Amino acid sequence: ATATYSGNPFSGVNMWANSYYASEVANLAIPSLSAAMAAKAAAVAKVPSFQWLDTAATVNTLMANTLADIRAANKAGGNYAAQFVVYDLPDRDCAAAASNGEYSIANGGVANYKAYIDAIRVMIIKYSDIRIILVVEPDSLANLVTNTNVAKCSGAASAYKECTIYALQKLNLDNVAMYLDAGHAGWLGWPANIQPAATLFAGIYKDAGSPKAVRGLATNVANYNAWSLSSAPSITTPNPNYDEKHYVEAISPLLNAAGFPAKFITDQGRSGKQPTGQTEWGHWCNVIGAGFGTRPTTNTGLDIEDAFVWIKPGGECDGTSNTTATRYDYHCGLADALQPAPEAGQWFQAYFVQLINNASPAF
Ligand SMILES: O=[N+]([O-])c1ccc(O[C@@H]2O[C@H](CO)[C@@H](O[C@@H]3O[C@H](CO)[C@@H](O[C@@H]4O[C@H](CO)[C@@H](O)[C@H](O)[C@H]4O)[C@H](O)[C@H]3O)[C@H](O)[C@H]2O)cc1
Ligand SMILES: [Mg+2]
Repeated sequence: ATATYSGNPFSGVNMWANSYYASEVANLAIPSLSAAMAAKAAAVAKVPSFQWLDTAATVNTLMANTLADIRAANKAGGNYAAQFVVYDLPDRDCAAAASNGEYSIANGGVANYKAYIDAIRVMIIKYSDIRIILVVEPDSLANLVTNTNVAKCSGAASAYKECTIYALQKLNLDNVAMYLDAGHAGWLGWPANIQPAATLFAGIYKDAGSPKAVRGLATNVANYNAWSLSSAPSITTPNPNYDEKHYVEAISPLLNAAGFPAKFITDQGRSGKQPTGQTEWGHWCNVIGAGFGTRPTTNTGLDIEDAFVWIKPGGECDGTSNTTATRYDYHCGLADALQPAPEAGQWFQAYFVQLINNASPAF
């Protein structure tokens, strides 16, 4: 039967802890850990996190494997949903260098991206028995709000919009729930940014035909902000939206007014220790002092917040600290960035250990 649903797509299902992350922990983390730390690491591997489809090649491998695993688990009595990140825009990560992707606009990137989306659609239809939750294109639209002064971002603006609308339309299927990436409180939550952000998100949503499967926005992806704090950390002032709860509660009415009745999910995978070690709020790369945060749950305490989730898999690097690397971004060489660090997406053992040691709740 098709995994149709109504309301909160996280209700009534269990999130899935994928075997790709579990194998990173088993093969890359545990062998060098003490018995005590290894036990904690094994527990981390059981926490459901989103799986990033960061190249077209992952669709018929990682995505296919995870969906087959879930089908088998559900056949054996489970009730699992899948969680993936769609992340392969041409000229990706336009305001940074660390996560530049495989496709470029200048080299047929838009057509390649559409083929990537088409492949994901085929896979979703093949597994229409599984509820599939998607975060769509971290950082992309957020960069169009604040970084059109960056040539690569202004040059990518129309391609980002065309590709995003294509994705929302093609992945608009009965077993799918999509959350568009919406940056975080320290990015689009600034008073100067929040209305332009709402206008852009609502515009894309409506230009795509208000797709039924588009549930809302994902916030704090690959960032470190708390959900709710009793007072503003010094690095956040003077932003009144100093945590993600303030951000979603501030942007929600702006979206409703613009015709986008969005609900929200918020990444808490690296938010466990507050304040973080950031010296400035805009520092995003391998931030020292971060810890694993609130475990994934629908028990958010706020009606418009569908779930707290782990979207950035903790231990996968944000970017290399090798200054001679093609994808070196200076943020990964800052004093509050843990170094030495491998390329984005690669296993960063020292960071994984830091996340365990600073986790709240503790492992
Ligand atoms: O005092 N004031 O009144 C005032 C007013 C306005 C101010 O300006 C705001 O300052 C903010 C910083 O405080 C800026 O936010 C940063 O923008 C960066 C992109 O440019 C983001 O980087 C991305 O992060 C992603 C992971 O999250 C990475 O995956 C990705 O590779 C990486 O590129 C940072 O998170 C994000 O924190 C805003 O743009 C800027 O408008 C500042 C002060
Ligand atoms: Mg990144």
